[in-house]
Amino acid sequence: MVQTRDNALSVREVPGKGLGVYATSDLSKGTRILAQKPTIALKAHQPLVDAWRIFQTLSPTKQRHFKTLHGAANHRKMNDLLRSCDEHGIRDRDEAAHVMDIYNTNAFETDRKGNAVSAVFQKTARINHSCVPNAEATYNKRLGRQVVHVTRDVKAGDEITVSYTRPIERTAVRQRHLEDHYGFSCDCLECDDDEEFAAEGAERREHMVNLNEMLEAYNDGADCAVVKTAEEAVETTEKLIGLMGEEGLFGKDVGRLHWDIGSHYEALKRCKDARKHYDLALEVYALCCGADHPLVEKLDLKLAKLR
Ligand SMILES: C[S@@+](CC[C@H](N)C(=O)[O-])C[C@H]1O[C@@H](n2cnc3c(N)ncnc32)[C@H](O)[C@@H]1O
Repeated sequence: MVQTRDNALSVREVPGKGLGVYATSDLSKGTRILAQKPTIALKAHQPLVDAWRIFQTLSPTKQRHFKTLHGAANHRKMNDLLRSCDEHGIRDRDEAAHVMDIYNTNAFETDRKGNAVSAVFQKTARINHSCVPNAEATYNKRLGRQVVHVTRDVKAGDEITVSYTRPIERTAVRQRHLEDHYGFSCDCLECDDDEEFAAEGAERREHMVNLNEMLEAYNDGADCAVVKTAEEAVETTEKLIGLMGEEGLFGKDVGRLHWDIGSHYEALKRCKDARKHYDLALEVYALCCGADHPLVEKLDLKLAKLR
């Protein structure tokens, strides 16, 4: 039995967003609010029509619940889904296309390398998007469940939100993805043109993307004019973490960045500094993914070797 505070959540209407999930009690940063097995999961090689095939094997109650979820396809996308049903010889094409649309709208990435690569989790599917979310969903392979943790303190009555896009992403790219894939234009504080915060945020995210690209190039061993040494990589990564903090972003990405700094210090044989950042990475992962996440164990082993 995986412990969660899902009793501290309620689902209700959010103006302009359909249904959403609210906290009914105060929740402190790091609280696990959901831990769910997938309703439908697809492997990398499986076509979307398999979501319909799997759907048909679900119990009538699960099918009914699944069909209450939101489908975001516009007319053109719905026609594409119907055409795909015809190509696969599916008779109940309207229902199948509806189920496939729901899958597309609500699926989360699970395990990049493992069995399933995406899946729909019935309760997370009600959580709306924010570009500055207060929760993060992660797949825990060992538990075979997706866990959701709050990534900052949440007050009773606050809406729980996750990010449907990569947080380190340009504002225009995030907005296009949300429009194209989920059919809505985001009007969170970060995207609202009338907000001064939004303009500052767009500039900061641009800066974050640039730093992240440089670091990716350095980590991949590619040529980068700015980040050429481990010291410069540390400095750039710390800058990126700082910008994330200014943006109110906290999550696995911050853990990954501390992990990277730890590796750079290890390369520089600065073990004490490496330990400090592996410790910070461990703390972030434990808060955002849970102490039972395999990455926490991996970091524990790394730290034990450095001691
Ligand atoms: C995964 S569902 C989330 C739950 C959904 N609101 C419902 O009623 O079931 C995704 C859909 O929720 C809506 N949505 C999510 N976040 C939103 C936001 N920030 N602003 C407006 N609509 C949003 C969009 O219609 C989107 O296609």
